[in-house]
Amino acid sequence: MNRPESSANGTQLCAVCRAKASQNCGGCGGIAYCTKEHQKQHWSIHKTQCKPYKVVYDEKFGRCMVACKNIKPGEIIFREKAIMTGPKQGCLPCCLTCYTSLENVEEASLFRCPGCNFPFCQEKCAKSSEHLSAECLILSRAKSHVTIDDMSKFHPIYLCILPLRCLLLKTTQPQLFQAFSELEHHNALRRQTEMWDVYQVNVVEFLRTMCGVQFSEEEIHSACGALDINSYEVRLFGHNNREALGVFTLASMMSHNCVSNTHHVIDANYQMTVRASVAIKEGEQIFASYTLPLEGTIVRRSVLRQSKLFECHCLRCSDPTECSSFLSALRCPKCPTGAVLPLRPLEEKDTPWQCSQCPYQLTAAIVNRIINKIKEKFEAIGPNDVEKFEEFLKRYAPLLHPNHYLFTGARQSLSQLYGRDERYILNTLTMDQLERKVSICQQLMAVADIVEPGLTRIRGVTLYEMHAPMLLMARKIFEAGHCTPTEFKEKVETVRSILSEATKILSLEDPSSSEGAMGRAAVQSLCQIQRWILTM
Ligand SMILES: C[S@@+](CC[C@H](N)C(=O)[O-])C[C@H]1O[C@@H](n2cnc3c(N)ncnc32)[C@H](O)[C@@H]1O
Repeated sequence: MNRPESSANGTQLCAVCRAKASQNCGGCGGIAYCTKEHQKQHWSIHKTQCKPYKVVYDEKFGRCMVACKNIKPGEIIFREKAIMTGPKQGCLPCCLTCYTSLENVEEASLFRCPGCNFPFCQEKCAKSSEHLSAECLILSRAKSHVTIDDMSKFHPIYLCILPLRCLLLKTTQPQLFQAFSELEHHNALRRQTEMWDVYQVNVVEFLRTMCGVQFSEEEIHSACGALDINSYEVRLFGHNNREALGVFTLASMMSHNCVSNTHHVIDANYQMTVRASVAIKEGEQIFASYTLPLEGTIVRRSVLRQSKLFECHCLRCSDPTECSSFLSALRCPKCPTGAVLPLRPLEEKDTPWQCSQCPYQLTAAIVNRIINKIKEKFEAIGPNDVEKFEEFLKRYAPLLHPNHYLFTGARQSLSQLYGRDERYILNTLTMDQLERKVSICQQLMAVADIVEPGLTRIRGVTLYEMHAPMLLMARKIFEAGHCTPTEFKEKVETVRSILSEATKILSLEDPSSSEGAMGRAAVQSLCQIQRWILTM
């Protein structure tokens, strides 16, 4: 923890006049003042140093971020602009400037850069300084060897773009390059992986041989590694389907935890805002989640092992029940309430799975086979197929725990489809369907509150999804004469408080995102409900 300057007898001293100081900076607690006036006067100097975190080194995690004061839920921990962005690895051809997918764009509607012949969504993007001043000239040297003509097929040249852009910072912005080159690349470990060979052929050899870059093999591999280990996915909004990767050197210092304590939003200017999603105590680590929190332990640990090259031993991974979320549990066929759980969850290949209530056991191999089969069925369901999701939940109920991640995934889809799909428009839903939507949201939130607790996107969205069916149900019940005006008002008050929490959470999202739009709709509905309550 940063400590304010103090005298020999331990009295805190004012950072301006060195008089006895009693007011600590509310931001970092690491500096003190004798009066509010001196604090205000000093802010122009202190604001660049006032941080609620510090980056420290830890044997197990490497560099990591630790809170240097108590941080409240919703409080901003830091903001940071991406030092570089680029297409995602493995993406289909996309515009190199705005990242619009070109998948369904006809050749005649594309704009080819006259320099490098890369396809862009429009002339303006091809002429952007980001492209012209960075990779265009280098890519143009390989122009006669590269044809990107099938927009529905992955082209390996897209693997080169972001590493090349980062490497070019070496001459254009040496300070940013220095920060980039300090990121973990795990070259020694990556050398043993298949990805190393993929990069060797498609990035290292391509850039050195075809494009004639002067970077060494090691430098190029380090850039590829730093990007694999550290880059963040950026969701971009608007009318086109856009996704990219961003390099955030400070955010890269957050270690992973399968129950993270932060929430981040990246806006259209590639600025990331990281907030505490729950209270973080001074001295605690500040975590991000590198995986999807609603996946089960075997999937999360495998993603982390393969993409980030470490074994996760967090509390959730080490707990057979995943902190009582039961996201990986099976149902016991021998007893009514037993959950079949891995006895040693960190040894996923060898651990026996045992019922929590009786001696029933399965081997890891059998569990794996069962889950893979059910997963295949789940993945075959079309994204809008309400009936198939419902059938899936019924059919596998005897095999999987009600909270299993495949069921939770089905509920996540259903929570959105009821009320939105054209065959299930909200006003046309029956009472049973409205109840179903609410209960799906409640089940989803019960699990999400354990593995993604606090002020998180999933909580905001699910609360918003719940409010309208609850209101419609209250109305129907009242109009049918099944509740008194007082009971009706109480039901509407409950909806108001759900919506009020949803607006608070969704107001933290980027205004241009779908959740941002949902937040604005939530504010409008909240105003209407408040006005309505006043007339009751
Ligand atoms: C994005 S970097 C985080 C910063 C990194 N520790 C450093 O010193 O540059 C990700 C890497 O940090 C380490 N790491 C992050 N979370 C971890 C965890 N929960 N357990 C072990 N290692 C972790 C792994 O080496 C991982 O590949």
